[in-house]
Amino acid sequence: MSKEESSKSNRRTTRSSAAAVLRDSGETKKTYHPHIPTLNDLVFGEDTISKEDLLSSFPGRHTQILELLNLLGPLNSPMLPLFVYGGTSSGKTSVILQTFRHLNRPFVYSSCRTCYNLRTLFESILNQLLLHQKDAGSGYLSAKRCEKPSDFVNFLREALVKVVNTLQGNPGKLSTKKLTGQGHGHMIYLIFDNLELVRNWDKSSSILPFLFNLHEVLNMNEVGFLFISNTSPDTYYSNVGYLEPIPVYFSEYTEDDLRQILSRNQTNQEMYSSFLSIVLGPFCRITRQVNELSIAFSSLYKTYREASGDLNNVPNESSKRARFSHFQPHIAPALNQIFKISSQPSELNNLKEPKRKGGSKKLGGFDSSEDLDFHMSTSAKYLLLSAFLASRNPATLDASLFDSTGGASSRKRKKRPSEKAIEQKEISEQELLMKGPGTFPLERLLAIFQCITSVAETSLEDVQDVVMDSRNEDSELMSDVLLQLSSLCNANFVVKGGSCPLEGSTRYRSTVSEDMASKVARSIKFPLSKYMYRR
Ligand SMILES: Nc1ncnc2c1ncn2[C@@H]1O[C@H](COP(=O)(O)OP(=O)(O)OP(=O)(O)O)[C@@H](O)[C@H]1O
Repeated sequence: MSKEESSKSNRRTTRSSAAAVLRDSGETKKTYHPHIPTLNDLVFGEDTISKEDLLSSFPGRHTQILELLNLLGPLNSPMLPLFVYGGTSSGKTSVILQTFRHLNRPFVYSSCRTCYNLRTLFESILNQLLLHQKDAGSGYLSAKRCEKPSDFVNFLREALVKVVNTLQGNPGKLSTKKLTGQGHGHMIYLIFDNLELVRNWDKSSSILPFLFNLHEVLNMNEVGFLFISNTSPDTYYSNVGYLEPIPVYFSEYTEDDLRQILSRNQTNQEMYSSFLSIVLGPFCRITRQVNELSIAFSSLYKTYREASGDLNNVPNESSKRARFSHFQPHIAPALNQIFKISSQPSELNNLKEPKRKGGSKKLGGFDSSEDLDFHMSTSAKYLLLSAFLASRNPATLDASLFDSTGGASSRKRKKRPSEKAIEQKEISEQELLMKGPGTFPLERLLAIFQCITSVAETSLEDVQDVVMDSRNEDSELMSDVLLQLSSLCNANFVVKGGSCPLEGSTRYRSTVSEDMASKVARSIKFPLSKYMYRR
């Protein structure tokens, strides 16, 4: 079920269950009365949740929830439009819908995923506001046929005035049941989810400015706007004279956040935590998306419990290793699987051609802002860093910077260099600076990628072996890396640097600045400086 449907059905379950069975006079035939929407359908449902429950439902999102509550303000306060953004599966939709459930205020939710073009988006919003249902009774038609933005503004204003009047206690022509419960007030909020998809329909680049401007065009204090996107504001705004919405950033989850999120609702907490201590580290290096991780872990955890023999027994230290070797063969295929899923190029496509505000400084493929405010899968970040290192470091030093297990070789770097070596290093460094980022062949990129992705973060060494194995054994994995490389090229993080006249093979060059590479590295806690060639 789509989020839109689930949002509606959550709001409507109480009502649809009340559909009465009527008996025709004189006849035994039963007729089911369809659900007749009322203004009650614009609030989440009758079972609101407390602030404490809201906060505890979303580990790692306390700051964002409190920020949202603050920006939405007390009952009946006007608000400026919000732009809620963050990576896929970072909880944006769930947090917002549950926040409205807590506040018990009316809202209209439309996702640009289910509404696949402008007309369906406009009509979905109008249907909800006009309490119209597309069903057999209405011939599955919308309340209004609306394709043009100018028509939409007129219909929207008309519908909003009716709803607001009713909420203010002036029912007008609408047949509504009096709203019950605390909190509804007279504000109505319009939520646009998956806004990034609008760019696919918006060939003239006029729809997004139109949507961002609706707040000013309507000029109704009783209407709040929330835009949800999995790409950053930079990919939207160009100075075209509308007020930019207030950004609310859903940052990438830390490993600890993910541990808490995934452990929620687990019956055997100790068993699950011992399971996570093995799998979470390596999986997090590939993806931090809650959906992907929970799907991968649900079957893997079943295997882990089976490997543990007695399903309710927590593994003790002495049997841990034996149990691990039993469980280990299942990890690599699962890691490969998730790598394939999270390497889909769609995410990186979000990074293409960002529109920049005037005056921002461009560095390499992206400019340097304080934080990394775009989304990219963890594996793509590793590939980006590999390309950066390949361009930045002389190829002759690869062997000394990466040891056989992939870690930075501290032993070799500690060796005291001779005077002559120092001099040579200085010369090559100067050359490097003069030349700018160097080109590199694909093989070198892949070798560096393989080395740095195997850097250990977890206490269990065996898990590293699994990660290595999964990469060495499965050639399909490499094809996914190639797919990601092509996405990095499309996004201009890596450019093709022409082919080498001797080898005839294509060479690549990273366009990413050191500043940007450091930010990417920080976002995945990768010790970049350890691998960079410096004097
Ligand atoms: N902090 C969290 N606590 C509990 N569950 C979470 C948390 N973050 C995400 N989830 C769960 O992950 C799933 C995906 O979340 P959701 O759809 O809200 O993400 P999203 O950011 O809106 O994703 P998208 O950009 O794809 O629309 C949901 O099942 C949600 O409950």
